[in-house]
Amino acid sequence: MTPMLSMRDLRKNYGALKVTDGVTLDIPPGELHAIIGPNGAGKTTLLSQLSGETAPDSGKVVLDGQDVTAMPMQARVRLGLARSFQITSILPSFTVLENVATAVQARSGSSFRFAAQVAADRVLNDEAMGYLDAVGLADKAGRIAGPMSHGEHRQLEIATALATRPRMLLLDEPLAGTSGREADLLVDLLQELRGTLTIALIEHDMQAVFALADRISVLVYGRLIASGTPEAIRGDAQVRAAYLGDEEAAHA
Ligand SMILES: Nc1ncnc2c1ncn2[C@@H]1O[C@H](COP(=O)(O)OP(=O)(O)OP(=O)(O)O)[C@@H](O)[C@H]1O
Repeated sequence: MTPMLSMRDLRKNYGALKVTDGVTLDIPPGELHAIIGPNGAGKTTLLSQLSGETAPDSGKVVLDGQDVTAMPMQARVRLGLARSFQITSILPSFTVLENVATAVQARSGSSFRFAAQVAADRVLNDEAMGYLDAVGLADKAGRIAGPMSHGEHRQLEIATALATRPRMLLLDEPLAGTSGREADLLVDLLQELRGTLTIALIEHDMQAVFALADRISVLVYGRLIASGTPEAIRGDAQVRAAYLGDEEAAHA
């Protein structure tokens, strides 16, 4: 089966620092693949190379059989590769619905040019409402986005990413800064999305990672030291020594 996303010997240096050090990984269609590792391991930089914000020094990124390594981010989005950012990318003075409708419009581009404005708005808003419904924000569609809670911003970012109709979704710490009910709602949302989409997830919340992931890869100093099922990763002595032992001790 053609992987939905392939990384082939990706390398990226910042000065003498090898931030991505020969990463090779295949993510098959429908898989939720978590990438974990200590702070500074290079997770966000790796994701940026997948989304097209950062160019690798060498290596390849292949989306569903198509080499996208030289493509800018917008071209990758058009092919179905979407990223939800660790740093919020919301338009704060827009309503929740306007935020998502703007993303729908950006994707659909000129296909609305000849439609009557009112009808075009209705089509945009109906589609945007569908994404808000999927992330559990439909009842907050009319709220101004800026003052909403951190967890709601995360839900909105995912709705905005879904509005690009991705086949492959890259998520950078969607649970960061959330807790309790907000975190539970986001985990439920990811649970619903898995299977319908292929997802690469960077996340520090190990409980969520082990509950959600089909497979987990562990990045340490820019290198993948292990890849496997949650059970295999939990039992891997090298992973425990490099990362999980510390994480579990910190949360004990
Ligand atoms: N543009 C840049 N220029 C120089 N160094 C950078 C740049 N971006 C990242 N780095 C460095 O690369 C290393 C990896 O950073 P990165 O943010 O990818 O790690 P991370 O695993 O996502 O960390 P965290 O879990 O803390 O978010 C860090 O040492 C960081 O300081």
